[in-house]
Amino acid sequence: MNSLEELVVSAQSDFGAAPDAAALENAKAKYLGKTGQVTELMKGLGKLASEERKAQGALINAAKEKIEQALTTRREALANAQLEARLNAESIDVTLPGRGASRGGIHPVMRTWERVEEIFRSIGFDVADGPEIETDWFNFTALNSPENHPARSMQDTFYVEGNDSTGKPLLLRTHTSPMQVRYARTHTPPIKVIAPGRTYRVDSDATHSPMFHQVEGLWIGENISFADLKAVYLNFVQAFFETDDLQVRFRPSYFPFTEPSAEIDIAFGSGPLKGRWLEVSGSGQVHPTVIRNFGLDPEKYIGFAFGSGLERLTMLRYGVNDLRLFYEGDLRFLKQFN
Ligand SMILES: Cc1ccc(OCc2nc(C(=O)N[C@H]3CCS(=O)(=O)C3)cs2)cc1
Repeated sequence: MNSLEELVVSAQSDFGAAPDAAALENAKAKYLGKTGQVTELMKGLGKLASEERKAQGALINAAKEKIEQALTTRREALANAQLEARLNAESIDVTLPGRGASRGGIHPVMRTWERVEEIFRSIGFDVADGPEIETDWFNFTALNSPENHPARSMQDTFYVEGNDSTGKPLLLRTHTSPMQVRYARTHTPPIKVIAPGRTYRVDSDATHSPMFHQVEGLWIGENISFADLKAVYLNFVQAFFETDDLQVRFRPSYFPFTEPSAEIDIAFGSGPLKGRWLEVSGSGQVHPTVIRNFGLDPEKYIGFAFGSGLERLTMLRYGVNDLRLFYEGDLRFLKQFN
């Protein structure tokens, strides 16, 4: 093999071994650059006689073309390899199943809240809203709770800093009754209203949470009786639990704000809770002192009230046995309700 053939083979070998474009440019300079081996051979032509220069020049050009062809081939190979690597790195497998965009949902207790509002609005009840930070007058005194009532103690009630305008303590409402009082003091009878909302008590276990939800109902008029309470509450539980295959019973009880008072129990005619009496509410005829605190004459106006825990209703409706599941934010639990 003559020296020009050796040069072409050497260039092809160097170009083939170049791992990337930068290395290939260095290898190119070794042969075709200003001080490259092919360039040096071209410069040497000037020393030759004209006939020999013509022949040798043709041979050198032929070698140069082979080297330039080898350079082009390697450049294309490197460019293709780079493109292939990029295509693999950035490729998207469109046959993969979609990740899916998870969507939000309504909390189970809020579903109960909305359902209770819908049922009572359908029978002409209004829906009241009001402050969660209350005065002890609206939360206790107006409801005929004596000054020394244990519910007023800090073991049961969250008090907040500061006092109201009369210097009395402020607290987190322990029920939604104060909303009922505020509503009754600003509306004329007949008063038909429910008050759903957040309530707070110093308590926490599998069936009690420091923050929980209640709905209270109030119907005040000139002759609203205990029988009306029974009819309204029976209608409510049949609609809420979507069955009339249940029984309702009223058990005598005591609350400062109602007289007579009764706990309300229900028993399903079928299903996992069949035949078990389940307490769902407290109720009674509104105490005359409370009616007087509405600014109404208890000789003229009378009516009933009830109070139910929304978590309690939700647990019965969906078969949940630990209240804390509602507030731990575990999506595996919450997703079941949407
Ligand atoms: C002006 C006014 C007058 C009377 C009222 O009586 C609402 C009532 N509530 C109950 C009662 O037992 N409620 C509890 C049941 C479970 S719970 O969520 O812990 C609250 C009995 S009578 C309300 C407002």
